[in-house]
Amino acid sequence: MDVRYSVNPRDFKRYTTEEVRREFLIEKVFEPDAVTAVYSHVDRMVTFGCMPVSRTVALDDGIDVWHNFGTKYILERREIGIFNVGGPGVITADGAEYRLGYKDCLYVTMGTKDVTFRSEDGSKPAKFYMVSAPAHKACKTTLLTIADARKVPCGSMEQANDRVINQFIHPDVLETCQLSMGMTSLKPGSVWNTMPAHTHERRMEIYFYFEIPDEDVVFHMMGQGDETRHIVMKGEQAVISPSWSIHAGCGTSNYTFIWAMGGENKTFDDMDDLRKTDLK
Ligand SMILES: O=C(O)C(=O)C[C@H](O)C(=O)CO
Ligand SMILES: [Zn+2]
Repeated sequence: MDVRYSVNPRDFKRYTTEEVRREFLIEKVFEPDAVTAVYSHVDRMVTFGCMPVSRTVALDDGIDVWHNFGTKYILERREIGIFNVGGPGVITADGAEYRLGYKDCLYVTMGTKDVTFRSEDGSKPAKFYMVSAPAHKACKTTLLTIADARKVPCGSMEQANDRVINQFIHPDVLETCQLSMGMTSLKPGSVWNTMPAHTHERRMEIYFYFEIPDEDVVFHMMGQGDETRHIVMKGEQAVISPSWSIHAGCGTSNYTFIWAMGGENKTFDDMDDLRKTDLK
């Protein structure tokens, strides 16, 4: 498993482009008929990807669970949020079946032993993007369709950041231990996300960008507000933001991204906002 250790903001100032990408960028989330996994020591959040094509794939496929998690099964002490960003697919959680269309989400509780993934049609494979956080109690495994998400419009066309924040795994929608997840969609012509930028010292955050046209990219901004860097990202790539880092982006087209947070609290709005004119 790809393991990423914590980085402190003082050392980060001296990182080259290659080092920034090696520590924070998750370049390949989907491999056919396989599970990819990146274990971040920042709040112990784990990012998984699974694109089943010709067979049913288990969450622990190719993973030495005891070695990496010290438990008998992955969700023994963890919860997980799963989004489908591909064709229609089916997830089973301890025998119960959930059908996920494009942009639907399944929250799976701690204590679930067997999780499997399959596509309804291998020629249009489902793509399951997942983030897992440590958990301390069982909550309710719940399917949340895009229609169930709480919609928060924000930004404006004049500022090129007209977008809708879809809150799926969010304290106002669903009880979890520490995981929050949602999806932000930018309207055509809008390219900026999360500007004015913020940090939240109490939680880390992971962004997964998709619906970026093949010839386009997103410049993802990170670092402390007075010492920023960028990572040029393509579609279906993810990026880890430690709590000290801003997380904002500007694309060469509009796009969509899934955000996931975990840490000390779940208060979505307790951001430490930064003035745009204070960024360096
Ligand atoms: O577009 C945005 O703004 C976001 O989606 C912000 C994220 O939800 C976030 O950073 C929450 O802390
Ligand atoms: Zn944030």
